[in-house]
Amino acid sequence: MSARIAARPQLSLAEALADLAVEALIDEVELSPKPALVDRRGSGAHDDLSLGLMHASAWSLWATFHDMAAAGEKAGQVDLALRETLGRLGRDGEAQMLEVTGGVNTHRGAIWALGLLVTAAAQESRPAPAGVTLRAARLARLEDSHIPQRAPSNGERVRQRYGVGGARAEAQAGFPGALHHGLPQLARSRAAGAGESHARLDALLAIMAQLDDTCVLHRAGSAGLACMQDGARAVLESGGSASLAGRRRLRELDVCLLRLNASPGGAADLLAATLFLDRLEPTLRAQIGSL
Ligand SMILES: CC(C)(COP(=O)(O)OP(=O)(O)OC[C@H]1O[C@@H](n2cnc3c(N)ncnc32)[C@H](O[C@H]2O[C@H](COP(=O)(O)OP(=O)(O)OP(=O)(O)O)[C@@H](O)[C@H]2O)[C@@H]1O)[C@@H](O)C(=O)NCCC(=O)NCCS
Ligand SMILES: Nc1ncnc2[nH]cnc12
Repeated sequence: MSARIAARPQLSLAEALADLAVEALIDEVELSPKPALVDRRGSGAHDDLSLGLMHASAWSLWATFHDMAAAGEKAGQVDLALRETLGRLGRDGEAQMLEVTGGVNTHRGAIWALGLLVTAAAQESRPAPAGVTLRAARLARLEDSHIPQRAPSNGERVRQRYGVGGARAEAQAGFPGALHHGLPQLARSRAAGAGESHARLDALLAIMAQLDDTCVLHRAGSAGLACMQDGARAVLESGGSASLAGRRRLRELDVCLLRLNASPGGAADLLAATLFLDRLEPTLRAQIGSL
């Protein structure tokens, strides 16, 4: 066999980042049992989503993430032109997602969060979580002047009604849900000896315990948000998802959210962001080799 055929095909930076983003979405949806979310057990609080649809949606976004990362790499810096390119790519990506899902919103929030993160990561010479989220926040704070006029989103409506920030504010603040809650909990649970699935579930719960998830607020108001935040905190305070007491609280949280039809879709997106940031540096070092 020639050395050329034996060699591992070298990925471009944009390809490696798109792979990582899609992998984070797949790992998020496969993680089970997640309270009231789509997972391997079923569709949670959703009657229009399924595991298969979430997979198809995640894969359909590979080209969007690739083009966003390539745009970030080419621009080399955060500026308005890049922000407006991302806005266009993000809207095209949403249209592509809706075509694949037959009009169902599977990953709108994830396109936003992971789109900003892959773009920022493509510009960092050492893509550590703090630097990448800070750069993504700078991008999110720029105002895209090409946003089309359309009816207010669910997020916009509940932001006004409940005075919360939602997905836009989370990005503009540098993804604290992922950086200050998801990632540290993932590390704590791993260090305490939890298996990888339990550590990821604990990371999701740490995000849920503090997030103003507009998906929950839209579906179930402040009662839904209290159920999500208090219930998630109760699981962690009982020893986390790896403990028997924690698993009992996790079942109670699932029941409470399902009764209210509340789905923590924003928290799920931030878990995907957490998994992306967790793997970013080691994966790029192994695959690109130029860090
Ligand atoms: C800035 C945008 C994210 C738009 O945000 P906005 O708040 O105006 O719009 P929403 O449509 O409500 O989308 C926000 C989605 O973000 C997730 N989310 C919610 N809260 C938070 C939070 N605190 N922090 C982070 N992320 C959050 C959440 O997404 C998930 O839930 C969706 C499924 O919900 P579901 O209830 O089933 O479906 P809906 O259609 O909402 O309701 P029904 O009518 O069916 O009942 C699913 O998408 C999950 O991902 C929120 O839904 C951004 O989208 C934007 O401006 N885009 C334009 C393009 C752009 O500029 N891109 C540039 C960079 S990439
Ligand atoms: N696993 C999941 N279930 C429901 N909505 C989601 N949005 C993102 N991931 C999700």
